[in-house]
Amino acid sequence: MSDLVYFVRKLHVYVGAKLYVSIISAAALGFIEGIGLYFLIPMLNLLNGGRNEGENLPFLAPFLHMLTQLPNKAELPAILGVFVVLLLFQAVLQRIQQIQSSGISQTFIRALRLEFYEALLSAQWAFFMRRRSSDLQQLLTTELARAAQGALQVMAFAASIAFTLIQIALAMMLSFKLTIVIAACGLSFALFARRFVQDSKRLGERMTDLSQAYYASVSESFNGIKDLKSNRLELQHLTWFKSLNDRMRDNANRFVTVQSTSQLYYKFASAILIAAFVWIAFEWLHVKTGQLLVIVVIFSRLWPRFAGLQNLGEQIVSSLPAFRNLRTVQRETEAGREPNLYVEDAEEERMVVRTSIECHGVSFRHDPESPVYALRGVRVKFPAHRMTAIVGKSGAGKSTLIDIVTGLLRPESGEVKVDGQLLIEERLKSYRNAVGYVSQDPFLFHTTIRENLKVGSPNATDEQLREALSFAAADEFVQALPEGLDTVIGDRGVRLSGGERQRIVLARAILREPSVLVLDEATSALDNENEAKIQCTLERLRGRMTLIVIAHRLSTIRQADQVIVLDHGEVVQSGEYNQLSNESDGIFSQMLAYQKQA
Ligand SMILES: Nc1ncnc2c1ncn2[C@@H]1O[C@H](COP(=O)(O)OP(=O)(O)OP(=O)(O)O)[C@@H](O)[C@H]1O
Repeated sequence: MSDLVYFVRKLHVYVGAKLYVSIISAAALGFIEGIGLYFLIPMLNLLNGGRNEGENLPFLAPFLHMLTQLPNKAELPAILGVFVVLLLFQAVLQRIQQIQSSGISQTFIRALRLEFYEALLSAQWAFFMRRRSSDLQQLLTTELARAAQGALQVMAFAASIAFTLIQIALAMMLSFKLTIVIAACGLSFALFARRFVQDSKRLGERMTDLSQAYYASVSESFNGIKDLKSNRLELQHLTWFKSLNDRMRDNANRFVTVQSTSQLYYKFASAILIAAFVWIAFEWLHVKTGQLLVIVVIFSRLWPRFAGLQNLGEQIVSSLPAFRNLRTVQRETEAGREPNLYVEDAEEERMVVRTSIECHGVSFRHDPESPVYALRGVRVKFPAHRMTAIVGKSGAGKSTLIDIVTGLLRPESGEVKVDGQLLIEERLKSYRNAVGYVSQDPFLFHTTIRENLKVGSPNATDEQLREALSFAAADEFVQALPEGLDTVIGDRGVRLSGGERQRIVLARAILREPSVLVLDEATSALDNENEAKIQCTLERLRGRMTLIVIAHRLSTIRQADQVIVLDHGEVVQSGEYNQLSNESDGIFSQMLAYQKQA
């Protein structure tokens, strides 16, 4: 419930005064509708030949007095005229309110999207390592829309209560006792119907689980579509997808069934109660036809209000899981935030590493509950403007060490120093701006090569783009493309080979001129000729920036100034390439021997 209150507060913050104007206009609508109801009474009396009913009612008495001044023939047109004006006014107000509600809803959902997207982008890397990316996509689309809708429904609920209270007050002026009896019936019925609210909550929980599974299934199948197709797994996946969709359909149907059943009960009750009221009033109390009409009118106005409140209540509780999920993620992102995203002067905020980056006794576990350390007591020094290679078997901790050194992860114990100064929060932003990173599976946008290169350097000239491409040994193949720099490279760069993608991303990183450039298996997809070119590039870059390279292919790191060998999260060897290759009982020479055999 506190999560729901949080979102309703947000609604107040983001929408402000407009929200209250909307609630007040909803209440005003209820008032006008109620007044319109009053005018039915003199109209019906007049048609019946009488004219005294309703003289005690507020709003109506002065009007009835005016009517007595008119000639007989003008009475009905006057009543009808007022009735029509009221209905037209009500229709216009309704239209304004509809437009206003839509505006409120769009303002609110936009603000929530921005708030959550920014919170996610500001979250630390460790957060993303724990979370399924499809769950985050689902959160930003389905869950966020459900929560926004739910918060608006809470406001609609409040407006509807105000509306209903006004209708009750107006109905009481027509018949106090009758209105009390109807309101008591409505309350007892709401108590009976609370089990539908509980069912809605349960189905809402299930809706969240199924929708998460749906997003995961879609995202995993398209991310791995090549593997899926190559291994002929389409049918298996389709069968699972069908069963998931069956469950989603059944759940949605069940929700509609719950809602329509509760509404059906309200309608049954309405038919039975109205018949009972008329029977009792006519047979036992011998009330007049005009009053019977009042009973019918009051009942037909009030009862749907109760049914509407029930419906809104069911919808609100079904969106409670969405509120909870969003808040959980928000709390997690707040617990560990990256330094402020907004950089006023990017150049000023970028650190230059002048002497070294050092790790002192760094330990780290991906799961703090587990006894397994990804890094244990790591002590290494990365001299500035030199090339350091990190090698080790799969799972040795190379990527984790890179994540610590680039500031993406914080050590569990031990410390990282840059130019002799601790890498504390205040320095993290400018340090992170100084790091360029090229991964094994580089990320490219579905746009032109030019746009992809300019992502981190929007003001780069064509000359600079070409120079960076040349550095990354990518100039020849880009020139050979039909539209050169303006070639669109497809979703995640699928129209390029793995090696071409790696070189474009390397060029993009070089273009930013980072002070520290990390290549994480970034040349794994290159052939020997292009790998030799990249080695030349690294030679040239080495004097300009600090290079850290992870490579399984040891030939890539032959010219490294220093090689660090990791095993089970610990540094087991370090030194120059030739020195390590001569340590015959070391892991490094074992790795070299395996690669020579291969
Ligand atoms: N997100 C994670 N959650 C839990 N454990 C993880 C996570 N990422 C890595 N690990 C574990 O941490 C250890 C080190 O992993 P890391 O990815 O750093 O190794 P690596 O040397 O880079 O391996 P590779 O060469 O295969 O990429 C491994 O035992 C791995 O299983």
